[in-house]
Amino acid sequence: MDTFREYLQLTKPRVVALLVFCAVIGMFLAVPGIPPWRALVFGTLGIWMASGSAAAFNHLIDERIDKLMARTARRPLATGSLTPRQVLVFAVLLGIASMLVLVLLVNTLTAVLTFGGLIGYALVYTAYLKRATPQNIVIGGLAGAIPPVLGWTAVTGHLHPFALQLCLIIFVWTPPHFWALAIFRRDDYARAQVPMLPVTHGVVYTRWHVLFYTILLVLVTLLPALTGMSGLIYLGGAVVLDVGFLYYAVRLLNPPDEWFAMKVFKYSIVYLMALFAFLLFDHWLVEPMVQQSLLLRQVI
Ligand code: HEM
Ligand SMILES: CC(C)=CCC/C(C)=C/CC/C(C)=C/COP(=O)(O)OP(=O)(O)O
Repeated sequence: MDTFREYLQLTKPRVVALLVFCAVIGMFLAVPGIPPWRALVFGTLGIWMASGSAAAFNHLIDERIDKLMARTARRPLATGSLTPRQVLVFAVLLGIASMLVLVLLVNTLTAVLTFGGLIGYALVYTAYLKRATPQNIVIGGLAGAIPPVLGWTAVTGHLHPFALQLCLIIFVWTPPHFWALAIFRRDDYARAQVPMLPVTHGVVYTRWHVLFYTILLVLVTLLPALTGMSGLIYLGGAVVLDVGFLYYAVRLLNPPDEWFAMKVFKYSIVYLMALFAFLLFDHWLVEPMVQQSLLLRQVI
């Protein structure tokens, strides 16, 4: 049982749960009503496994760093409860299984894009960017932002600008999400010599960056309403969540205590979950009304 829990931990289950949630919302937004069960079930499974595999590769590549940081020192590889060989085998098998599911039971486009996400996170971000530049999480954030696109293509088989809007939202959300945590954990990153922004450019500079990206995020979250993808229910929800994020980002410039950065980080997670839930409510509640009014207009 303990071994199961350790393998599960390799997949970063909570992070991946939110990634998969965003992918599933992408599936629902791609079509009216409920998406076809095959894409829904196997698309979700494939994306889940690929993200879990990417996370396991991250554990493998970051073994040295994880041992040095208080937040990650209890990970299975850092404590020695799993060996690098076990982690490698698990990551490779999970990755292969995910590709088989996506290629055979979903579609090739989704498989190719998901593979891009896996390589983007496991190799480009973890093995290279994370150690190379304080802009690591901005560029690497693209891998984490891709799930709604994967959900969309799993259902429709092609890319759509609406799906790219959702990707853009997560992409711009990632810097305030991560830098808030990195401010709190800067000593960890300094000890492990990882060039995160608060280590290389200081906390004050990072706080301003959090505010800058939060303002950008507010603008980007208006896009679904402006382009007609979503309606007023989404817009209302997004504005409330945006005001909350702006409050946190402004307050972070002059925080009441050092824990405040963690509050911003936690808010970022609730924010993304709720924003995507609003996209779905809006789609379900508003779309049938639009269909009805179109029907009515045809009748009249
Ligand atoms: C390059 C992009 C990203 C970076 C660098 C990043 C970084 C982090 C870090 C360092 C943590 C703390 C993990 C821990 O203490 O175990 C975390 C937590 C979390 N992240 Fe991210 N993240 C990124 C993208 C994302 C994305 C795209 C999502 C979801 C769509 C996400 C969702 C979460 C969640 C839900 C948690 C909380 C996990 C928990 O409570 O155990 N992150 N993130
Ligand atoms: C196929 C696909 C969509 C892949 C997505 C991959 C994925 C799991 C993205 C999550 C991003 C994340 C948790 C970054 C933190 O890594 P870190 O190394 O900076 O954090 P750590 O110190 O907690 O390990």
